[in-house]
Amino acid sequence: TQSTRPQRLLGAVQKNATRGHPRSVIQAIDHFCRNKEWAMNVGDEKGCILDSVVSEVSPATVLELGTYCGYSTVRIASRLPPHAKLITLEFNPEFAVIARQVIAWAGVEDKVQLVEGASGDWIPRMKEQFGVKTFDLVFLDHWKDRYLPDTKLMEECGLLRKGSILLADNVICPGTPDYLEYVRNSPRYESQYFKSHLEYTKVEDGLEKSVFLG
Ligand SMILES: O=C(NCCCCc1cc2cnccc2s1)c1cc(-c2ccc(F)cc2)cc(O)c1O
Ligand SMILES: [Mg+2]
Repeated sequence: TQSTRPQRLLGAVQKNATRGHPRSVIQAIDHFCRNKEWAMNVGDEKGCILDSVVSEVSPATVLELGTYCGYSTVRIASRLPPHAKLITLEFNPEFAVIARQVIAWAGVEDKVQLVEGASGDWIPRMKEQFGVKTFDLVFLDHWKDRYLPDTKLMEECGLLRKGSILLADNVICPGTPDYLEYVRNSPRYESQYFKSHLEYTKVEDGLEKSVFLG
């Protein structure tokens, strides 16, 4: 039977990356997506912006919405301080199966909890299910029409504290206009746009970094 793109991406990691070396896993995926098959990882250009935000925030608790094959999960987890925890939500079980193997190959599984299901169902259960108080950093990379409702849901559930950082992928392409309007105009956020390109292309895209002011 035909393999899927995530399966082929995993194969490229297992063939070309060294177990336990997150950087080689990232390089193998970027090489695969540039030279073989495009895939919706945050990519190397936006990935460097992600890296700098993670290093600057040095978060103890991270929520990632949208795991896909685990590319950004590995990028974030490999830069976390010791004892820090990353919870990543993935809706598609097939993507989750691949992501678990990519995360394990990179050797960062001890810092990562991959949860399968929809953000709207899981966000209200974060505190009781995972003992989370608040998130220091949230990386939004899931359904683009869920960025805004899920941000409001995280506010309502008390999952954001003064200084929590929201970092949103694809605010230009595919685009998240209602989310952008909200974080850029709400007095409760201080927002900043990092211009970049859609992964592995010359199309404009960017990340929006928003600090929750409480
Ligand atoms: O759709 C994108 N990402 C979301 C898919 C994940 C669905 C989930 C929903 C959900 C709900 N709850 C919990 C977890 C999750 S995971 C996406 C798409 C493009 C793109 C595609 C074609 C194109 F021509 C130009 C850009 C680029 C990107 O960087 C993307 O991130
Ligand atoms: Mg994305």
